[in-house]
Amino acid sequence: MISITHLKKSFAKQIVLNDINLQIGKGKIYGLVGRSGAGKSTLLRCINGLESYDEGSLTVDGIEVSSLSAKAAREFKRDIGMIFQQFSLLSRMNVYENIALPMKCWKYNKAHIDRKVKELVELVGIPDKINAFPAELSGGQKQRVAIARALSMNPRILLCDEATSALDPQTANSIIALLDAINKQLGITIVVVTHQMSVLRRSCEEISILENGEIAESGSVEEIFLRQPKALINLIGRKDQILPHKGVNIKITLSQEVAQKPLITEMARNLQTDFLIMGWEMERFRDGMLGSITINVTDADCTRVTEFLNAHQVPWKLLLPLEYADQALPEEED
Ligand SMILES: Nc1ncnc2c1ncn2[C@@H]1O[C@H](COP(=O)(O)OP(=O)(O)OP(=O)(O)O)[C@@H](O)[C@H]1O
Repeated sequence: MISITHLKKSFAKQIVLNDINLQIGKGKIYGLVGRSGAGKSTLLRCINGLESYDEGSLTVDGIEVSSLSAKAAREFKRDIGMIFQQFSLLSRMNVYENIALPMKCWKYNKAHIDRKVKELVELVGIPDKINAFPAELSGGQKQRVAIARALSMNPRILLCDEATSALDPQTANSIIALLDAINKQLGITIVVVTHQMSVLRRSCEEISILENGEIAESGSVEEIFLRQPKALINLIGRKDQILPHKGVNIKITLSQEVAQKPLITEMARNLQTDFLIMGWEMERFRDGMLGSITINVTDADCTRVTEFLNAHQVPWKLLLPLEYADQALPEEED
């Protein structure tokens, strides 16, 4: 378990992490998102002891990272693997040698290294590339080598700093699937820094959104993507919707569970009402979908529709046409 309370970090006079509080449970996949310069990488480096912090507490399995002696800090870092956007492989070494490198540095014997490297190339799915050099590998294959190298010391935690950002979407998905499998098979806690929302939706259970060195939002991925707080909108932007001035526009939130049911057609049948579908925004989430649908109903039907949604415990809100969008309406709480 990683526990961070009131953490503060400055570079010269610039505060880059301010009063950070978060808990990352053992065996979880946790996402950190935010704009460039928000402090994500600095926070990752604090977790593995590469960066010091000025105030507050950061413990990993109950051990305060800043209190470690030089020797203990070295052993602590060995237990935390890290992968990066640019893979950081040594170009003059082949795949075998790159993966073996940390074990060589820690003076493991040859038989152990040989067994471990062969096991790891199987795990990451590149046994046929064991003698290849980085220049002979695709981006996805290079990241697989980097993952294998990060796992070579059997870490408890794997930190991923924009690990899929340099890859095309399909390759990125295969790397996310690999990280998922590693998390499940080996029980390793994974902390993912990314700006790719698809990575968060596919792999993370919980996320924090950082803004200017502070945590603007924390919570379950599903809850945050459905609620769409300001901090998320600041990151992904809000799509302008063209809505009619006549009738009432209702945005209906579809959680993963609700999205699997024929709720909208059931509503139309039960209420014997017609409506216009003005927008449909569904996103992939884990094995399913989530998102929202915006419908336009007549003024007369509005109460019946909202009562139906309330009875089914489905969140909704009224939307104004764009030119009135700044006027008061039941808006999000934040
Ligand atoms: N070693 C350093 N010395 C001085 N300032 C630093 C150092 N490392 C980071 N910073 C500053 O700290 C702030 C946060 O940087 P950080 O790399 O943690 O952000 P980030 O959210 O990971 O950004 P990106 O997504 O662009 O990687 C930035 O303003 C950066 O310039």
